Amino acid sequence: MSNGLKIGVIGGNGWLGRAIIQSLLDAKLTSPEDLTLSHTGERPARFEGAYWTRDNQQLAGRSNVIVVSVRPADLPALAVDAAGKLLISVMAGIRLDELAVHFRSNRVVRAMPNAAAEVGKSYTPWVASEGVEDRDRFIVRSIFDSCGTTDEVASEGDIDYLTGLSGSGPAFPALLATAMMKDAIAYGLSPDIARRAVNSVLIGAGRLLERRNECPADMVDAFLGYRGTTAAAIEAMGAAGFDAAIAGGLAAALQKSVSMGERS
Ligand SMILES: NC(=O)c1ccc[n+]([C@@H]2O[C@H](COP(=O)([O-])OP(=O)(O)OC[C@H]3O[C@@H](n4cnc5c(N)ncnc54)[C@H](OP(=O)(O)O)[C@@H]3O)[C@@H](O)[C@H]2O)c1
Ligand code: PRO
Repeated sequence: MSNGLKIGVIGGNGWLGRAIIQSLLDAKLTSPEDLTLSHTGERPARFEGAYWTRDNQQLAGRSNVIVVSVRPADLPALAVDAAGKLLISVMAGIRLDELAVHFRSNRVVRAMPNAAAEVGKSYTPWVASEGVEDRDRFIVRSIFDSCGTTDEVASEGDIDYLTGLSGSGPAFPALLATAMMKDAIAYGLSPDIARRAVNSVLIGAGRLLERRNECPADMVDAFLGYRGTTAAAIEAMGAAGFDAAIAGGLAAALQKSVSMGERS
């Protein structure tokens, strides 16, 4: 990456904004001096050397790549002319054509990281407008490679679907873990033991999948093959509607993403 890359992050003090900035710095994709970050309240005491501002137009003037990481509900109040800049939005639901009009840029990218960017393990699909050039694609890939794994996908429909699947994804194992903890505590385990047991299962299962790099269904099949306790649990969960609950949840997320992008 050339030293000329100046990145601005609108909403740099938010959960995702902070995670992306830290990933960029960890990967040495940029230096703090080339970062302009915006906030609304007190000047945040993080990312020493970066330039913090409440003036998003000033941020745009100092940057050649602008990442928009505010909540979708805050978009209407955000007036920034980003003509001539590469604009990357991580906002759920907001479509490329709306981004292009709102920020007056024909080089816009809609990306969907997830909360695991905080540990450099996000999966980040993205889609680009027609005006996006090869050099822009290289920059987008570099930014999201620094946060984990990334793919350019074929359509905005794919982004809407993936906003549920992977953008919201880190919440789902947490939901599973919460249900497991509730059951363990109802059984009589102490909350401390239950939390340690359940958190260890999630972390260990993630590492196993990472190490083996296999299809999750192969891991399920391997456990089913014992015809023991795991198979008893999996079959009872399936009979209680596990797959249907997941499919229903993902359909609700897709619908929400599409509706968030519909102009009033
Ligand atoms: N968190 C996730 O897992 C995740 C995953 C994928 C995509 N996203 C998307 O990422 C975006 C940010 O999410 P988040 O979780 O990081 O939310 P967040 O923690 O609430 O961060 C949003 C930040 O935007 C700031 N902000 C709002 N208006 C601003 C303005 N005009 N100028 C400068 N900063 C402004 C807020 O500052 P104040 O609080 O001071 O107003 C806040 O720090 C959302 O659009 C969301 O859809 C999030
Ligand atoms: N978190 C944001 C939401 O729930 C966007 C994807 C994950 O809307």
